[in-house]
Amino acid sequence: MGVVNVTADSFSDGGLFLETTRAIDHGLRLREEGADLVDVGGESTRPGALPVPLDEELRRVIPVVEALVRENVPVSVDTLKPEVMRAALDAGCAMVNDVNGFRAPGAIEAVAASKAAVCAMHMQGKPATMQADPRYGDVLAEVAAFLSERALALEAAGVARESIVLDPGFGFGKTLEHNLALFRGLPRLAALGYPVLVGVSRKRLIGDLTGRPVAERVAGSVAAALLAVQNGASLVRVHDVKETVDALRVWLGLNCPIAPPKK
Ligand SMILES: Nc1nc2ncc(COP(=O)(O)OP(=O)(O)O)nc2c(=O)[nH]1
Repeated sequence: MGVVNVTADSFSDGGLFLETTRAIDHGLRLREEGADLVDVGGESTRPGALPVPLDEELRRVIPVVEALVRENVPVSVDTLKPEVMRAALDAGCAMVNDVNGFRAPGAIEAVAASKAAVCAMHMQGKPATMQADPRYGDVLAEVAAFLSERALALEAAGVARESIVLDPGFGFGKTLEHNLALFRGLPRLAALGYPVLVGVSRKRLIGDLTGRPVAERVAGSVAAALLAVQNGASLVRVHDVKETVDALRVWLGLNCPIAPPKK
């Protein structure tokens, strides 16, 4: 899953793709680089981010979704707002990615009637305050329980089980320790029975482990994507698609079981 942030303030590429044609070109480039899905968002959810007004988010996102859909690019819309979900679904998006886990009033209803895939992510608190002092008794158990409850709520509303993807939400109300526990617990999250999406690309977790600034986190992000897949992730949400796709192709190629030597 490639990332197209149509925003002014995203933590790693804010402003680069705020202009519609630049966002569309970036989405097309990510598809050429091997992305299976392009995640289009119009509101930064970085720690401390403030919400974007609905009309502005629609203005940013929908033209990009429409253009990419016209070019047969599978598109995911990254939004918390039911109105943006509905508009993006009308525009033909293939997935609705909600970092708020479809908890907003009307969010589940917005996707229940569609055939699109949905990604429900765990977030403790809100972007503006979530990193102030995140606390858990047992982060893996609590995130697993939340994601299971969200999946059941979506299925109860009519969303097909095979359309549901779950995401532990790295960096969304988590300390480094919480992120590490969730990463090591990916096999348990995958055992919930739904595809797991992992988004750690260029994030603080990578910076904590490498000491690198945001602009120098490609290698660390690629390593994390490989390990996420090895630990059971079915989707990885990345900014650096070409590098990640190449690494996954080599990993898969080298990882395939070698046929036993003929007797
Ligand atoms: N499902 C899912 N969606 C996400 N959306 C945004 C971000 C934050 O990354 P980015 O979009 O690059 O930054 P910003 O929120 O500042 O635009 N992370 C995730 C994630 O981990 N999982």
